[in-house]
Amino acid sequence: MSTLTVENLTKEYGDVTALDDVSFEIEDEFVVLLGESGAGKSTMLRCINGLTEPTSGGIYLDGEPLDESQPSIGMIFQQHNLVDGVSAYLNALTGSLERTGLLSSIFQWQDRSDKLRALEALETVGLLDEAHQRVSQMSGGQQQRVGIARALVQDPALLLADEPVASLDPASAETVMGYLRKAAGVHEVTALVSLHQVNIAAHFGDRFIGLRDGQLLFDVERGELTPSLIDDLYGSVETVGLADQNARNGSPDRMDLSADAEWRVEA
Ligand SMILES: Nc1ncnc2c1ncn2[C@@H]1O[C@H](COP(=O)(O)OP(=O)(O)OP(=O)(O)O)[C@@H](O)[C@H]1O
Repeated sequence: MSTLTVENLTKEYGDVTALDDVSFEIEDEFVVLLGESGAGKSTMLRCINGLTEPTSGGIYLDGEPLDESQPSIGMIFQQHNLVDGVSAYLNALTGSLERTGLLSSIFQWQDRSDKLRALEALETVGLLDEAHQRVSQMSGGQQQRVGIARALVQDPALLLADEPVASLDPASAETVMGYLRKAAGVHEVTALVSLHQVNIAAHFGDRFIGLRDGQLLFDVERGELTPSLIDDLYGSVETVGLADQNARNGSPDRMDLSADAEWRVEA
């Protein structure tokens, strides 16, 4: 697994400071990036995967500056950007594009190990039986799982996901997050995932980084994510069932990590 180091990262868009001197280091973990809309989550992920150039600061993977070492980074987007008309298998196989080039990817000229990797990745996300189904015939959740498989086929040194379940219903969102977490575990890849659903974040994250107005508000381990931290992050949070859960747990300050406790962030 890799160690990602973000050091004094600042990104300015004209007058807007999207990231303001943010530093953290993550290693061998499934880390969730939390923050309300505009907090800087997407900018952070885009700086890490090289889509956006930071104004200042550094990003390192295993001590090497990312812009120099250019490691393979698997990126999963809210809109999965799949090729609709072709199968889940071919979409997953395009993850090897970085290594083999576009034409070989489309015409399946990859070597046997790429094809095996695509099938293994589909198995990891529970879609081996659907490998030859067109993605246009799949549900949103299944399509996102194909997106995860495609990222795995890249054999990434780091897995990033920007609001990967934002457009899914709660049940599908949980399923997809379960597969994403499993994928990161099976492939032993450090993952950084931005989410706005606090209950899902609390259920799946090992560690939580909170951004507010581009600044690092907290960086805490599982078990240290308290309702008051969430309040600081979002201002007003409505919790459903949390009081009962906490009364049962006997811990009013500790966040309930069960899937039943529902947290809603008021816009
Ligand atoms: N290309 C851009 N040009 C100018 N301003 C930008 C650009 N991208 C982001 N911003 C601004 O930077 C700030 C952080 O935006 P960012 O998209 O990173 O936040 P976010 O936490 O991902 O929000 P959301 O969940 O809504 O995507 C916002 O004020 C946003 O308007």
